[in-house]
Amino acid sequence: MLSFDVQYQWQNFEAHYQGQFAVGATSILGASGCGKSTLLSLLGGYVVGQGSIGFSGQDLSLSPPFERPITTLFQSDNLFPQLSVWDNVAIGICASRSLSSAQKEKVTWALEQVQLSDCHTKYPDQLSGGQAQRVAIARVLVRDKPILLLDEPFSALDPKLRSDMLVLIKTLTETYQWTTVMVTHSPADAVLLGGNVLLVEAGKIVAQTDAKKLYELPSESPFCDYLSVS
Ligand SMILES: Nc1ncnc2c1ncn2[C@@H]1O[C@H](COP(=O)(O)OP(=O)(O)OP(=O)(O)O)[C@@H](O)[C@H]1O
Repeated sequence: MLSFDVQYQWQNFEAHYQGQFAVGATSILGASGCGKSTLLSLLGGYVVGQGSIGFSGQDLSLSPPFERPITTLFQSDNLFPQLSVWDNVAIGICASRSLSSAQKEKVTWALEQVQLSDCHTKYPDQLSGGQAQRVAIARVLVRDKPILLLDEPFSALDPKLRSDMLVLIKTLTETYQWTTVMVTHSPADAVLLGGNVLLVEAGKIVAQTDAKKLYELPSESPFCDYLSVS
């Protein structure tokens, strides 16, 4: 269980997020500028707020990002352009990339999981957007962290690839029992990922539902206002 009670202020923007994410997927919806990415940044440690963030009895709030049990996937720029696909995955295990045989097998396995074994000698500029995000997912696999944060990771991809990627993340989340939290502008993406959906407004979580029920909520639900304009 990833639990948080964090306050954050930046100029005129004030946020107070309270809640918990169970094992499985959670999507975060909300209007532009409402503070979705800020919540993810607080969890990842990329910005620092006041309060507590706990995971499995451990207080994460004072740990730097690299010491948190978390991997983050951004919309783009997840790969090192000067490194091959293989090295981009290997660096998830060890910064020097001098790996033991078992670690090399793990890189091979991760590339197989995302169906990119044939591309291991390529460089990021030789990959499509979808392939690049799959390399980043292979690195998530070798890092083996229990929490995955996704900040609109697939919004630049065409609809078919985007849905393939969401199904892959959903499957990996179930298989490896990750706590996966995805920020998105797309209610359809939240439904595809499944699990829970939260709505953020002005720096606060104002509603929560099962993704399966997103389009069946009573008209007084704050989601209905959001869905009618999104
Ligand atoms: N460190 C920071 N630097 C710049 N702006 C910040 C910072 N921290 C918070 N903000 C402001 O916080 C507010 C929330 O931003 P945030 O990116 O979290 O929203 P969002 O819901 O993810 O928006 P979008 O959907 O447009 O990406 C914005 O007004 C943003 O300008």
